[in-house]
Amino acid sequence: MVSLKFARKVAAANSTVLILGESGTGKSLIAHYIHENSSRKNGPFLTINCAAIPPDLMESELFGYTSGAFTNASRSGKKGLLESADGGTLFLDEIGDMPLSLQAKILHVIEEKKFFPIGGTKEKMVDIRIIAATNRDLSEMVTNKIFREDLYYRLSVVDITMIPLRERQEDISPLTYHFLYKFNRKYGMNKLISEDCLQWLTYYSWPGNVRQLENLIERLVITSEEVIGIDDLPKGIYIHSHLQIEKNTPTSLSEAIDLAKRKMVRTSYKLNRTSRRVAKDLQISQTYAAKLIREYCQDLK
Ligand SMILES: Nc1ncnc2c1ncn2[C@@H]1O[C@H](COP(=O)(O)OP(=O)(O)OP(=O)(O)O)[C@@H](O)[C@H]1O
Repeated sequence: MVSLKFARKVAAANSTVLILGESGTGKSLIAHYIHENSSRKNGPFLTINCAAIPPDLMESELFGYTSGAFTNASRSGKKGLLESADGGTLFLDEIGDMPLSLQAKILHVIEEKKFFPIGGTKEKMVDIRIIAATNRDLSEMVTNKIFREDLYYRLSVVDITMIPLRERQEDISPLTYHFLYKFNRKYGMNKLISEDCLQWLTYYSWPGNVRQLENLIERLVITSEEVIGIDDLPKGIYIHSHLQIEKNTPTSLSEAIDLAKRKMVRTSYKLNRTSRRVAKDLQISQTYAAKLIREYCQDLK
């Protein structure tokens, strides 16, 4: 999980923010958190999902239009989200799906803090903070010329990467308890979860990330008996976790030591990110920490 301390630091800075990460990792949640912890918290927080709106509608949603701007324009015109978000934050979700022509216009808004509504001849001033998010690889899109390089650099002044749930196993247990509490309250239940079931959940790969875990716990609270057990898990999760557990069960002492070492180094590296801090955390030399990181954490770099 991205550190909340870091998110609060970002919130205070009032800069543009780019949030990267797979679907369901909590990008919208962190965008809200940044807004709530910024000086704009009493202003609006508005969202546009660029993947869900047809490109031709997106422009009028964002910029609004003046009366008579086009054939079906309403008489009084329409305020766009840029204007409605004045004094607050505009969250551009799935920005990777924004058409190139609009990307140029959004860059202009970020840089100049003003824009023309469609059909308008007078620029309007706005005071907004832009937070953008995407699950696509924007730098690759820049290379392929389907995302503007200048906008990419402007947005990524501060970027936050949400780590997939499978790479932060240590969060699965607290999140499960959090959702258990949430859905027990929602449905007036008092379900518990068995230790082995919790263990099995940590072995699953969670392609849908936190959203998938949340949906699963909601379903289990509704459908299980008093204690949620392994047998309540959907077949796909059951089989996958079972295979992983078999794969991760050591058959010799040296294998057990190696597994424990790997787990500790990976957990520490995810939190600390440098060999110096990992060395301090695990009380080993920095040279040895660097060697272990090379051995166990290549995929996390
Ligand atoms: N750390 C967390 N604690 C509690 N709930 C979380 C956490 N992270 C994510 N969630 C929940 O998981 C769900 C998915 O989160 P969110 O919508 O923010 O993900 P996302 O990355 O924006 O997904 P998408 O890219 O599909 O829009 C939400 O219901 C959110 O409340």
